[in-house]
Amino acid sequence: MADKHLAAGAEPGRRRLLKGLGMLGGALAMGGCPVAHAAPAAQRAEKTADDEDARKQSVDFYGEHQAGILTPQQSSIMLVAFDVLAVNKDDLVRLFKLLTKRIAFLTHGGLAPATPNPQMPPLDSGILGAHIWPDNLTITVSVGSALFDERFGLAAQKPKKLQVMTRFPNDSLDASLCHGDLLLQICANSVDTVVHAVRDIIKHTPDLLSVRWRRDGFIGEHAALSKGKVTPVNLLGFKDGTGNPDSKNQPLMNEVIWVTPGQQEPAWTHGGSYQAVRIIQFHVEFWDRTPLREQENIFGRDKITGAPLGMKHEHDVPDYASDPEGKIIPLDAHMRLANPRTAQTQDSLMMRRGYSYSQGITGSGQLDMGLLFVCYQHDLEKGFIGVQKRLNGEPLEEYIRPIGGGYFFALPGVVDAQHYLAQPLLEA
Ligand SMILES: C=CC1=C(C)c2cc3[nH]c(cc4nc(cc5[nH]c(cc1n2)c(C)c5CCC(=O)O)C(CCC(=O)O)=C4C)c(C)c3C=C
Ligand SMILES: [Fe+2]
Repeated sequence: MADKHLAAGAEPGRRRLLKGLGMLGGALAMGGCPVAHAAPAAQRAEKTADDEDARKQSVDFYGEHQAGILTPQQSSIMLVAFDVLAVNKDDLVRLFKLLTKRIAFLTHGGLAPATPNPQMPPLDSGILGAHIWPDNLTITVSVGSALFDERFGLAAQKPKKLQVMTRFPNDSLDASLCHGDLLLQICANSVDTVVHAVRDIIKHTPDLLSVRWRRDGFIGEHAALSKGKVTPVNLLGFKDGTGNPDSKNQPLMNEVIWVTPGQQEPAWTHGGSYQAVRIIQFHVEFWDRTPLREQENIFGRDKITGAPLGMKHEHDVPDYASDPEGKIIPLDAHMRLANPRTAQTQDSLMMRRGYSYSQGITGSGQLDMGLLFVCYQHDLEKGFIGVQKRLNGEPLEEYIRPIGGGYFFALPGVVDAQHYLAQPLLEA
């Protein structure tokens, strides 16, 4: 998916990033704390102009693949899983046509519809004002294996590797946070755009969708503004996403992210991708009392630079063959288990799109925060499931508790306005 307003959109982001760094440098040089100083009026005005530019950025909805999979991560996410209330295939077609229409409008933007009759509910929630700006919104639609049960006669069209997520040894899955017929991954530059989008969709589908579970997440502004150049830092304080395959390398994406005709899959799946979602709680109080050296050994990377242990730069490539006993990067380090970088594990590559979440306290009085782990791959078993099996028993497990999520199939893209989401599935 191309960022339509990349030229207009990238510039303010970079300007703001550089300005931010400049302000930080200046404040540090003065020996002060940058956040303690109020921004002068001119800077505040420039920030407002930048925010307005950011609101106008958009990501094309139409294309061979859905947006939100390879799109650089926006700052906010909402994952919403639904049970589908449609009672037959005609209803299901109506649902996907409606979703297509709403997503096409919301991601492109336009005037909020006026309400013709004040005796009726407003047509729009109004939370974005009179003009709905796209704000880099992407809404990625995925379906769960339950959609292929007897209700709609789609069993023969089920993606071959799609299955119900089952428990791994360290999981404490909460049934109320798992699975779903349909999942929306809603991402945008700001939370209000995400909230507006989900309310719009729910308002338009009262007889078709019922919310099953939902989680909100975020990444740091610094990473979000960089359009993928700066790796987000997770709530354990480590850069998370460094090892992702290069999203600009199309042959590689066709090999490891998109389902392609070479696979033994129903034809309608081509251009889609398997999606694994995990809600993973962190024991941050315990983590924050763990020595730095131990934290770094757990991941295999330097906490500040993100470089593999023993190396200098974040994107340096670890050479496991020259460290067969794990003296530099432990054999059970998270990144080494996740990607041993052998010829045999090349097809277990995945595109991770993780977001932090933070929401009050748990029942036992701990800070309730963690990771919304989302990844995409061309083969769920070789990708997420195979990698998670290698990670089972890793030292990181002491600090985490997977509590929810599910497996889904991200639909192929909608090529133009004459088509709708899931059309090749529903008309197969
Ligand atoms: C099954 C897949 C994975 C799960 C679940 C997972 C959980 C998880 N990861 C981190 C933090 C980091 N992960 C990193 C690398 C990494 N993780 C996976 C897969 C899963 N992670 C992969 C495939 C990789 C890439 C390995 C590589 O190619 O070298 C890293 C290192 C930096 C990076 O590459 O992103 C961190 C940090 C947490 C906190 C977490 C769940 C709690
Ligand atoms: Fe990881």
